[in-house]
Amino acid sequence: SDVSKGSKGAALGCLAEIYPKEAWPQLHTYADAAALLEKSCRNLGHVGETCADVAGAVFARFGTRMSSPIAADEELCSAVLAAFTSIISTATTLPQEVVEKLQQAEDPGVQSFLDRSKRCSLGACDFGPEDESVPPPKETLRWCPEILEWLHREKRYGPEGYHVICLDDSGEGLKRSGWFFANASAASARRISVPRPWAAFRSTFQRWLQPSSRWELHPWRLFDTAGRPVETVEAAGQASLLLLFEGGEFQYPAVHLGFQRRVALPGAVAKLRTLSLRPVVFSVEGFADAAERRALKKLAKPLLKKSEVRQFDNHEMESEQSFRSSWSAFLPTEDPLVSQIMNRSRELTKVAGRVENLQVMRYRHGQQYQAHWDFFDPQYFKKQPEVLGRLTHRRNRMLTMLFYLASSAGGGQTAFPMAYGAPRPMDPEDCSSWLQVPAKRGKAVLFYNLHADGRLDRSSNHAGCKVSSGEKWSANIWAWNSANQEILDPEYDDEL
Ligand SMILES: O=C(O)CCC(=O)C(=O)O
Ligand SMILES: [Fe+2]
Repeated sequence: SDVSKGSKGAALGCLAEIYPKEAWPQLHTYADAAALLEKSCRNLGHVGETCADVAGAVFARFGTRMSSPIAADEELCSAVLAAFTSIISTATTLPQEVVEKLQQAEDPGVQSFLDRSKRCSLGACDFGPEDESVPPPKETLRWCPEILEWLHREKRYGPEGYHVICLDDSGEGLKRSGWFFANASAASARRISVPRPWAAFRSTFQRWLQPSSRWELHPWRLFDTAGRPVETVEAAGQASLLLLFEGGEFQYPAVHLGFQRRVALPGAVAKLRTLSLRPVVFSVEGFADAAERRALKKLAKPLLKKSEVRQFDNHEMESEQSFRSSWSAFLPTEDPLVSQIMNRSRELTKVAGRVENLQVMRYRHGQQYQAHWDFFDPQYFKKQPEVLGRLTHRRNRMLTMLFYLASSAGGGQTAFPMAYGAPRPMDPEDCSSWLQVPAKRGKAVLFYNLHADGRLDRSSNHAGCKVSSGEKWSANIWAWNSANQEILDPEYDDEL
Protein backbone atom coordinates (compact mmCIF):
# COMPACT_ATOMS: atom_id res chain seq x y z
CA SER A 1 0.00 0.00 0.00
CA ASP A 2 2.66 2.42 -1.04
CA VAL A 3 1.66 5.94 -1.72
CA SER A 4 2.79 6.92 -5.15
CA LYS A 5 5.12 9.85 -5.24
CA GLY A 6 2.83 11.77 -7.52
CA SER A 7 -0.23 11.61 -5.32
CA LYS A 8 1.72 12.43 -2.21
CA GLY A 9 3.36 15.32 -3.94
CA ALA A 10 -0.02 16.63 -4.89
CA ALA A 11 -1.37 16.00 -1.41
CA LEU A 12 1.38 18.02 0.08
CA GLY A 13 1.35 20.71 -2.51
CA CYS A 14 -1.21 22.66 -0.56
CA LEU A 15 1.04 22.60 2.48
CA ALA A 16 3.72 24.53 0.67
CA GLU A 17 2.59 27.68 2.37
CA ILE A 18 2.97 26.12 5.77
CA TYR A 19 5.87 23.72 5.60
CA PRO A 20 9.25 23.86 3.95
CA LYS A 21 9.86 21.25 1.28
CA GLU A 22 12.36 19.35 3.42
CA ALA A 23 9.60 18.25 5.77
CA TRP A 24 7.48 16.64 3.05
CA PRO A 25 9.23 13.32 2.55
CA GLN A 26 8.82 12.55 6.24
CA LEU A 27 5.07 12.42 5.86
CA HIS A 28 4.03 8.85 5.16
CA THR A 29 1.08 8.25 7.43
CA TYR A 30 -1.65 10.30 9.01
CA ALA A 31 0.17 9.87 12.28
CA ASP A 32 3.21 11.53 10.66
CA ALA A 33 1.04 14.40 9.58
CA ALA A 34 -0.38 14.73 13.07
CA ALA A 35 3.11 14.64 14.54
CA LEU A 36 4.31 17.31 12.19
CA LEU A 37 1.34 19.43 13.14
CA GLU A 38 2.08 18.93 16.79
CA LYS A 39 5.64 20.03 16.21
CA SER A 40 4.51 23.05 14.31
CA CYS A 41 2.14 23.98 17.04
CA ARG A 42 5.13 24.51 19.25
CA ASN A 43 5.54 27.67 17.26
CA LEU A 44 2.02 28.83 17.79
CA GLY A 45 2.29 29.87 21.40
CA HIS A 46 1.15 33.31 20.43
CA VAL A 47 -2.36 32.10 19.78
CA GLY A 48 -2.39 30.20 23.03
CA GLU A 49 -3.28 26.76 21.73
CA THR A 50 -2.05 23.42 22.90
CA CYS A 51 -0.42 20.98 20.58
CA ALA A 52 -3.30 18.60 21.03
CA ASP A 53 -5.71 20.96 19.33
CA VAL A 54 -3.85 20.69 16.12
CA ALA A 55 -3.24 16.98 16.10
CA GLY A 56 -6.72 16.46 17.52
CA ALA A 57 -8.28 18.16 14.55
CA VAL A 58 -6.43 15.82 12.22
CA PHE A 59 -7.44 12.83 14.27
CA ALA A 60 -11.04 13.91 14.22
CA ARG A 61 -10.86 13.46 10.44
CA PHE A 62 -8.97 10.22 10.23
CA GLY A 63 -10.08 8.32 13.28
CA THR A 64 -8.57 4.89 13.38
CA ARG A 65 -6.60 5.22 10.17
CA MET A 66 -3.81 7.12 11.80
CA SER A 67 -1.09 4.63 10.96
CA SER A 68 -2.22 4.01 7.40
CA PRO A 69 -0.37 5.62 4.56
CA ILE A 70 -1.66 8.92 3.40
CA ALA A 71 -3.83 8.09 0.43
CA ALA A 72 -6.43 10.68 -0.30
CA ASP A 73 -4.86 13.97 -1.12
CA GLU A 74 -7.81 16.21 -0.52
CA GLU A 75 -8.51 14.67 2.83
CA LEU A 76 -5.15 15.46 4.31
CA CYS A 77 -5.12 18.85 2.79
CA SER A 78 -8.50 19.86 4.11
CA ALA A 79 -7.73 18.38 7.52
CA VAL A 80 -4.59 20.44 7.77
CA LEU A 81 -6.40 23.55 6.70
CA ALA A 82 -9.19 22.80 9.19
CA ALA A 83 -6.61 22.26 11.90
CA PHE A 84 -4.99 25.58 11.26
CA THR A 85 -8.32 27.32 10.99
CA SER A 86 -9.26 25.92 14.36
CA ILE A 87 -5.98 27.04 15.86
CA ILE A 88 -6.53 30.55 14.75
CA SER A 89 -10.21 30.83 15.56
CA THR A 90 -10.81 28.77 18.68
CA ALA A 91 -9.06 28.11 21.91
CA THR A 92 -10.17 24.67 22.93
CA THR A 93 -8.17 21.74 24.16
CA LEU A 94 -8.56 18.23 22.81
CA PRO A 95 -12.30 17.52 23.18
CA GLN A 96 -13.34 14.73 25.52
CA GLU A 97 -15.21 12.84 22.77
CA VAL A 98 -12.06 12.75 20.73
CA VAL A 99 -10.07 11.45 23.66
CA GLU A 100 -12.65 8.73 24.26
CA LYS A 101 -12.67 7.69 20.61
CA LEU A 102 -8.90 7.57 20.72
CA GLN A 103 -8.87 5.39 23.79
CA GLN A 104 -11.15 2.85 22.12
CA ALA A 105 -9.01 2.55 19.05
CA GLU A 106 -6.58 -0.35 19.09
CA ASP A 107 -4.39 1.04 16.36
CA PRO A 108 -0.84 1.44 17.79
CA GLY A 109 -0.36 4.62 15.81
CA VAL A 110 -3.42 6.02 17.55
CA GLN A 111 -2.14 4.97 20.93
CA SER A 112 1.20 6.64 20.49
CA PHE A 113 -0.50 9.71 19.14
CA LEU A 114 -2.80 9.76 22.15
CA ASP A 115 0.09 9.41 24.50
CA ARG A 116 2.03 12.18 22.84
CA SER A 117 -0.83 14.58 22.46
CA LYS A 118 -1.89 13.99 26.04
CA ARG A 119 1.55 14.84 27.31
CA CYS A 120 1.57 17.68 24.90
CA SER A 121 -1.75 19.08 26.04
CA LEU A 122 -0.56 18.92 29.61
CA GLY A 123 2.21 21.32 28.77
CA ALA A 124 5.03 18.88 28.32
CA CYS A 125 5.46 18.07 24.66
CA ASP A 126 8.43 15.80 24.73
CA PHE A 127 10.09 15.75 21.35
CA GLY A 128 13.63 15.41 22.65
CA PRO A 129 15.89 12.57 21.60
CA GLU A 130 15.31 9.31 23.42
CA ASP A 131 18.75 8.68 24.79
CA GLU A 132 21.06 11.45 25.86
CA SER A 133 23.26 9.59 28.26
CA VAL A 134 26.19 9.64 25.85
CA PRO A 135 29.11 12.03 26.37
CA PRO A 136 29.83 14.68 23.77
CA PRO A 137 32.65 13.92 21.28
CA LYS A 138 36.03 14.14 23.03
CA GLU A 139 37.40 16.85 20.77
CA THR A 140 34.57 19.16 21.77
CA LEU A 141 35.84 19.04 25.36
CA ARG A 142 39.18 20.28 24.09
CA TRP A 143 37.78 23.14 22.04
CA CYS A 144 34.95 23.98 24.43
CA PRO A 145 36.08 22.94 27.91
CA GLU A 146 32.89 24.24 29.55
CA ILE A 147 30.55 22.44 27.19
CA LEU A 148 29.16 20.10 29.84
CA GLU A 149 27.73 23.09 31.66
CA TRP A 150 25.64 23.97 28.61
CA LEU A 151 24.38 20.62 27.37
CA HIS A 152 21.31 18.95 28.74
CA ARG A 153 22.09 15.73 30.57
CA GLU A 154 18.69 14.22 31.27
CA LYS A 155 16.89 11.85 28.97
CA ARG A 156 13.59 13.59 29.25
CA TYR A 157 12.35 17.16 29.44
CA GLY A 158 15.09 18.50 27.24
CA PRO A 159 14.99 22.16 26.30
CA GLU A 160 12.78 23.16 23.42
CA GLY A 161 14.48 25.52 21.05
CA TYR A 162 17.90 25.76 22.71
CA HIS A 163 20.92 24.45 20.79
CA VAL A 164 24.66 24.42 21.50
CA ILE A 165 27.44 25.03 18.99
CA CYS A 166 31.12 24.31 19.56
CA LEU A 167 33.49 25.73 16.94
CA ASP A 168 37.07 24.59 16.38
CA ASP A 169 39.92 25.96 14.29
CA SER A 170 40.11 23.20 11.75
CA GLY A 171 38.12 24.88 9.02
CA GLU A 172 39.90 26.19 5.95
CA GLY A 173 39.68 29.51 4.19
CA LEU A 174 36.29 31.04 4.63
CA LYS A 175 34.90 28.09 6.53
CA ARG A 176 35.00 27.25 10.17
CA SER A 177 34.06 23.85 11.45
CA GLY A 178 32.61 22.57 14.64
CA TRP A 179 29.69 20.63 16.12
CA PHE A 180 26.01 21.34 16.43
CA PHE A 181 24.11 19.91 19.40
CA ALA A 182 20.42 20.12 18.58
CA ASN A 183 18.29 20.64 21.68
CA ALA A 184 21.52 20.76 23.68
CA SER A 185 21.76 16.99 23.54
CA ALA A 186 25.18 15.33 23.45
CA ALA A 187 23.61 12.48 21.50
CA SER A 188 22.69 14.79 18.69
CA ALA A 189 26.24 16.08 18.05
CA ARG A 190 27.02 16.53 14.41
CA ARG A 191 29.89 18.01 12.45
CA ILE A 192 29.17 21.32 10.85
CA SER A 193 30.98 23.78 8.69
CA VAL A 194 30.03 27.42 8.79
CA PRO A 195 31.03 30.15 6.38
CA ARG A 196 32.66 33.27 7.74
CA PRO A 197 30.60 36.04 6.14
CA TRP A 198 27.85 36.77 8.68
CA ALA A 199 24.86 36.52 6.36
CA ALA A 200 25.90 33.08 5.19
CA PHE A 201 26.80 32.14 8.74
CA ARG A 202 23.32 33.02 9.90
CA SER A 203 21.49 31.31 7.09
CA THR A 204 23.61 28.21 7.67
CA PHE A 205 22.37 28.01 11.23
CA GLN A 206 18.87 28.70 10.06
CA ARG A 207 19.03 25.50 7.99
CA TRP A 208 19.75 23.38 11.06
CA LEU A 209 16.71 24.49 13.00
CA GLN A 210 13.49 22.47 13.09
CA PRO A 211 11.43 22.88 9.95
CA SER A 212 8.80 24.49 12.14
CA SER A 213 11.19 27.25 13.10
CA ARG A 214 11.64 28.27 9.54
CA TRP A 215 8.20 28.93 8.28
CA GLU A 216 7.66 31.77 10.65
CA LEU A 217 9.62 34.96 10.82
CA HIS A 218 11.88 34.02 13.61
CA PRO A 219 13.97 36.11 15.95
CA TRP A 220 16.45 33.42 16.99
CA ARG A 221 19.78 34.69 18.27
CA LEU A 222 23.20 33.41 19.21
CA PHE A 223 24.79 34.11 22.60
CA ASP A 224 28.12 33.50 24.21
CA THR A 225 28.28 31.78 27.58
CA ALA A 226 28.28 35.13 29.37
CA GLY A 227 24.80 35.68 27.95
CA ARG A 228 25.94 38.36 25.50
CA PRO A 229 24.33 38.35 22.06
CA VAL A 230 26.72 37.39 19.28
CA GLU A 231 25.73 39.43 16.26
CA THR A 232 28.81 39.46 14.06
CA VAL A 233 31.07 36.84 12.63
CA GLU A 234 34.03 38.47 14.42
CA ALA A 235 32.31 38.02 17.76
CA ALA A 236 31.45 34.46 16.82
CA GLY A 237 35.09 33.98 15.89
CA GLN A 238 36.21 34.89 19.38
CA ALA A 239 33.88 32.45 21.08
CA SER A 240 34.25 28.73 20.65
CA LEU A 241 31.02 27.92 22.46
CA LEU A 242 27.84 29.48 21.10
CA LEU A 243 24.31 29.11 22.38
CA LEU A 244 21.37 29.38 20.02
CA PHE A 245 17.98 30.32 21.44
CA GLU A 246 15.11 30.10 19.00
CA GLY A 247 13.13 32.52 21.13
CA GLY A 248 15.93 35.08 20.74
CA GLU A 249 16.53 35.40 24.46
CA PHE A 250 19.19 33.90 26.69
CA GLN A 251 17.99 31.39 29.28
CA TYR A 252 20.04 29.37 31.71
CA PRO A 253 19.80 25.73 30.73
CA ALA A 254 18.71 23.35 33.48
CA VAL A 255 21.50 20.81 32.60
CA HIS A 256 20.32 18.33 35.24
CA LEU A 257 18.61 18.33 38.62
CA GLY A 258 20.93 19.68 41.28
CA PHE A 259 23.28 21.26 38.74
CA GLN A 260 25.06 24.29 40.19
CA ARG A 261 26.32 27.34 38.39
CA ARG A 262 28.11 30.38 39.74
CA VAL A 263 27.37 33.72 38.16
CA ALA A 264 29.60 36.66 38.95
CA LEU A 265 27.68 39.89 39.44
CA PRO A 266 29.01 43.31 40.29
CA GLY A 267 29.76 43.00 43.98
CA ALA A 268 28.28 39.52 44.42
CA VAL A 269 28.47 35.93 43.23
CA ALA A 270 25.11 34.29 42.77
CA LYS A 271 24.79 30.53 42.93
CA LEU A 272 22.08 28.89 40.83
CA ARG A 273 20.91 25.36 41.52
CA THR A 274 18.51 23.47 39.26
CA LEU A 275 15.35 22.49 41.13
CA SER A 276 13.15 21.44 38.24
CA LEU A 277 13.57 20.66 34.55
CA ARG A 278 10.01 21.45 33.52
CA PRO A 279 9.37 24.16 34.22
CA VAL A 280 12.99 25.23 34.52
CA VAL A 281 13.36 26.42 38.12
CA PHE A 282 16.54 27.49 39.91
CA SER A 283 17.16 28.41 43.48
CA VAL A 284 19.44 31.43 43.74
CA GLU A 285 21.75 32.17 46.61
CA GLY A 286 23.80 35.30 47.17
CA PHE A 287 21.56 37.59 45.15
CA ALA A 288 21.22 40.25 47.85
CA ASP A 289 22.31 40.63 51.44
CA ALA A 290 20.53 41.08 54.75
CA ALA A 291 20.93 44.86 54.80
CA GLU A 292 19.33 45.08 51.37
CA ARG A 293 16.47 42.83 52.46
CA ARG A 294 15.79 45.01 55.48
CA ALA A 295 15.92 48.18 53.41
CA LEU A 296 13.49 46.81 50.82
CA LYS A 297 11.03 45.82 53.53
CA LYS A 298 11.25 49.20 55.13
CA LEU A 299 10.74 50.95 51.83
CA ALA A 300 7.71 48.81 50.99
CA LYS A 301 5.91 48.92 54.34
CA PRO A 302 4.16 52.30 54.00
CA LEU A 303 3.27 51.55 50.37
CA LEU A 304 1.55 48.17 50.83
CA LYS A 305 -1.95 47.81 49.40
CA LYS A 306 -4.23 44.87 48.71
CA SER A 307 -2.78 43.03 45.72
CA GLU A 308 -4.55 43.15 42.39
CA VAL A 309 -4.51 40.81 39.46
CA ARG A 310 -5.10 41.51 35.81
CA GLN A 311 -8.56 40.31 34.84
CA PHE A 312 -9.16 37.75 32.14
CA ASP A 313 -12.05 38.28 29.73
CA ASN A 314 -15.42 37.33 31.31
CA HIS A 315 -13.84 36.60 34.65
CA GLU A 316 -16.18 36.57 37.64
CA MET A 317 -14.46 38.55 40.28
CA GLU A 318 -16.18 37.52 43.47
CA SER A 319 -13.23 35.29 44.38
CA GLU A 320 -10.51 37.85 43.79
CA GLN A 321 -9.78 38.15 47.45
CA SER A 322 -9.08 34.46 47.89
CA PHE A 323 -7.22 34.26 44.60
CA ARG A 324 -4.52 36.68 45.60
CA SER A 325 -4.93 37.77 49.17
CA SER A 326 -1.47 39.18 49.80
CA TRP A 327 -0.62 42.86 50.12
CA SER A 328 1.89 44.37 47.76
CA ALA A 329 3.69 47.53 46.66
CA PHE A 330 5.50 48.57 43.54
CA LEU A 331 8.69 50.28 44.65
CA PRO A 332 9.83 53.59 43.15
CA THR A 333 12.59 53.01 40.59
CA GLU A 334 14.13 56.37 41.51
CA ASP A 335 15.25 54.80 44.73
CA PRO A 336 18.93 53.85 44.31
CA LEU A 337 18.54 50.52 46.10
CA VAL A 338 15.54 49.59 43.97
CA SER A 339 17.33 50.39 40.74
CA GLN A 340 20.41 48.57 41.97
CA ILE A 341 18.41 45.41 42.67
CA MET A 342 16.65 45.68 39.32
CA ASN A 343 19.97 46.10 37.55
CA ARG A 344 21.38 43.16 39.40
CA SER A 345 18.46 41.03 38.28
CA ARG A 346 19.27 42.04 34.69
CA GLU A 347 22.90 41.13 35.21
CA LEU A 348 21.93 37.77 36.60
CA THR A 349 19.26 36.84 34.08
CA LYS A 350 20.80 38.59 31.05
CA VAL A 351 17.36 39.72 29.94
CA ALA A 352 17.38 42.28 27.20
CA GLY A 353 13.68 43.01 27.52
CA ARG A 354 11.89 45.09 30.06
CA VAL A 355 12.08 44.35 33.76
CA GLU A 356 8.88 45.40 35.50
CA ASN A 357 9.10 47.57 38.54
CA LEU A 358 10.15 45.71 41.62
CA GLN A 359 7.14 44.62 43.63
CA VAL A 360 7.26 43.66 47.29
CA MET A 361 4.60 41.27 48.55
CA ARG A 362 3.58 40.48 52.09
CA TYR A 363 1.52 37.41 53.04
CA ARG A 364 0.08 37.10 56.52
CA HIS A 365 -1.64 34.15 58.16
CA GLY A 366 -4.04 32.51 55.69
CA GLN A 367 -2.95 34.64 52.76
CA GLN A 368 -1.92 33.11 49.47
CA TYR A 369 -1.68 33.43 45.72
CA GLN A 370 -3.60 30.63 44.01
CA ALA A 371 -2.15 28.69 41.08
CA HIS A 372 -1.71 30.93 38.05
CA TRP A 373 0.60 31.74 35.15
CA ASP A 374 2.74 34.82 35.03
CA PHE A 375 2.66 34.94 31.26
CA PHE A 376 -0.29 36.54 29.53
CA ASP A 377 -2.08 33.86 27.54
CA PRO A 378 -3.55 35.66 24.54
CA GLN A 379 -6.60 33.39 24.49
CA TYR A 380 -7.78 34.94 27.75
CA PHE A 381 -7.37 38.50 26.58
CA LYS A 382 -9.20 38.46 23.28
CA LYS A 383 -11.43 41.30 24.43
CA GLN A 384 -8.58 43.41 25.70
CA PRO A 385 -6.75 44.83 22.70
CA GLU A 386 -4.45 46.85 24.92
CA VAL A 387 -3.14 43.60 26.37
CA LEU A 388 -3.13 41.64 23.11
CA GLY A 389 -1.23 44.43 21.40
CA ARG A 390 1.70 43.78 23.68
CA LEU A 391 1.77 40.08 23.05
CA THR A 392 2.55 40.09 19.36
CA HIS A 393 5.58 38.22 18.05
CA ARG A 394 5.65 36.12 21.19
CA ARG A 395 6.41 38.99 23.46
CA ASN A 396 5.55 37.97 26.95
CA ARG A 397 6.75 37.74 30.50
CA MET A 398 9.65 35.40 30.12
CA LEU A 399 10.88 34.93 33.63
CA THR A 400 9.95 35.46 37.23
CA MET A 401 12.30 35.88 40.11
CA LEU A 402 11.03 35.86 43.68
CA PHE A 403 13.46 37.05 46.27
CA TYR A 404 12.33 36.10 49.75
CA LEU A 405 12.82 38.90 52.25
CA ALA A 406 11.28 37.05 55.19
CA SER A 407 10.15 33.45 55.47
CA SER A 408 6.94 32.36 57.13
CA ALA A 409 7.28 29.84 59.93
CA GLY A 410 4.68 27.64 58.25
CA GLY A 411 3.45 27.32 54.66
CA GLY A 412 4.19 30.04 52.14
CA GLN A 413 6.08 27.86 49.68
CA THR A 414 6.13 28.64 46.00
CA ALA A 415 4.66 25.55 44.32
CA PHE A 416 4.36 24.29 40.74
CA PRO A 417 1.27 22.10 40.29
CA MET A 418 1.83 21.41 36.57
CA ALA A 419 5.50 20.49 36.79
CA TYR A 420 6.52 17.63 34.50
CA GLY A 421 3.24 17.64 32.65
CA ALA A 422 0.84 17.20 35.56
CA PRO A 423 -2.69 18.35 34.72
CA ARG A 424 -4.06 21.67 35.81
CA PRO A 425 -5.00 21.24 39.48
CA MET A 426 -8.66 20.78 40.41
CA ASP A 427 -8.08 22.64 43.63
CA PRO A 428 -5.95 25.74 43.08
CA GLU A 429 -5.04 25.91 46.76
CA ASP A 430 -3.97 22.34 47.36
CA CYS A 431 -0.23 22.75 47.65
CA SER A 432 0.31 19.38 49.29
CA SER A 433 1.22 17.30 46.27
CA TRP A 434 2.93 19.92 44.17
CA LEU A 435 6.57 20.52 43.46
CA GLN A 436 7.51 22.99 46.16
CA VAL A 437 10.20 25.54 46.78
CA PRO A 438 10.38 26.71 50.38
CA ALA A 439 10.28 30.50 50.63
CA LYS A 440 13.45 30.81 52.62
CA ARG A 441 14.67 34.19 53.75
CA GLY A 442 17.68 35.36 51.77
CA LYS A 443 17.12 32.91 48.92
CA ALA A 444 15.56 33.60 45.60
CA VAL A 445 13.85 31.42 43.05
CA LEU A 446 14.14 32.00 39.33
CA PHE A 447 11.86 30.31 36.82
CA TYR A 448 11.06 30.61 33.14
CA ASN A 449 7.49 31.10 31.98
CA LEU A 450 8.44 30.65 28.35
CA HIS A 451 10.30 27.84 26.63
CA ALA A 452 13.65 28.61 25.01
CA ASP A 453 11.86 28.95 21.68
CA GLY A 454 9.53 31.59 23.08
CA ARG A 455 6.37 29.51 23.43
CA LEU A 456 4.33 29.68 26.62
CA ASP A 457 5.47 26.98 29.04
CA ARG A 458 2.25 25.87 30.71
CA SER A 459 4.15 23.85 33.26
CA SER A 460 5.25 27.17 34.77
CA ASN A 461 1.87 27.43 36.53
CA HIS A 462 2.60 28.23 40.17
CA ALA A 463 1.15 29.32 43.46
CA GLY A 464 2.18 31.09 46.62
CA CYS A 465 0.88 28.59 49.17
CA LYS A 466 -1.14 29.68 52.19
CA VAL A 467 0.91 31.04 55.04
CA SER A 468 0.00 29.07 58.16
CA SER A 469 2.14 30.97 60.63
CA GLY A 470 4.36 34.01 60.65
CA GLU A 471 4.76 36.34 57.68
CA LYS A 472 6.22 35.83 54.24
CA TRP A 473 7.74 38.75 52.38
CA SER A 474 9.16 38.67 48.88
CA ALA A 475 10.44 41.00 46.24
CA ASN A 476 9.17 39.96 42.83
CA ILE A 477 10.86 40.57 39.54
CA TRP A 478 9.10 39.91 36.24
CA ALA A 479 11.08 40.30 33.05
CA TRP A 480 9.84 40.32 29.48
CA ASN A 481 11.55 38.93 26.43
CA SER A 482 12.48 41.38 23.76
CA ALA A 483 11.94 39.28 20.67
CA ASN A 484 11.45 41.35 17.55
CA GLN A 485 11.70 44.53 19.54
CA GLU A 486 12.28 46.54 16.40
CA ILE A 487 8.87 45.77 14.96
CA LEU A 488 7.00 46.42 18.16
CA ASP A 489 4.95 49.46 18.88
CA PRO A 490 7.39 51.89 20.44
CA GLU A 491 4.52 53.43 22.38
CA TYR A 492 3.93 50.58 24.76
CA ASP A 493 3.67 51.78 28.31
CA ASP A 494 4.54 50.28 31.61
CA GLU A 495 1.18 49.08 32.76
CA LEU A 496 1.55 45.37 32.29
O1 LIG B 1 4.66 34.33 46.52
C1 LIG B 1 4.80 33.35 45.80
O2 LIG B 1 5.36 32.33 46.19
C2 LIG B 1 4.31 33.41 44.40
C3 LIG B 1 4.17 34.81 43.92
C4 LIG B 1 3.78 34.86 42.49
O3 LIG B 1 3.48 33.89 41.89
C5 LIG B 1 3.77 36.13 41.77
O4 LIG B 1 3.90 37.16 42.40
O5 LIG B 1 3.63 36.11 40.53
FE1 LIG C 1 3.25 34.35 39.76
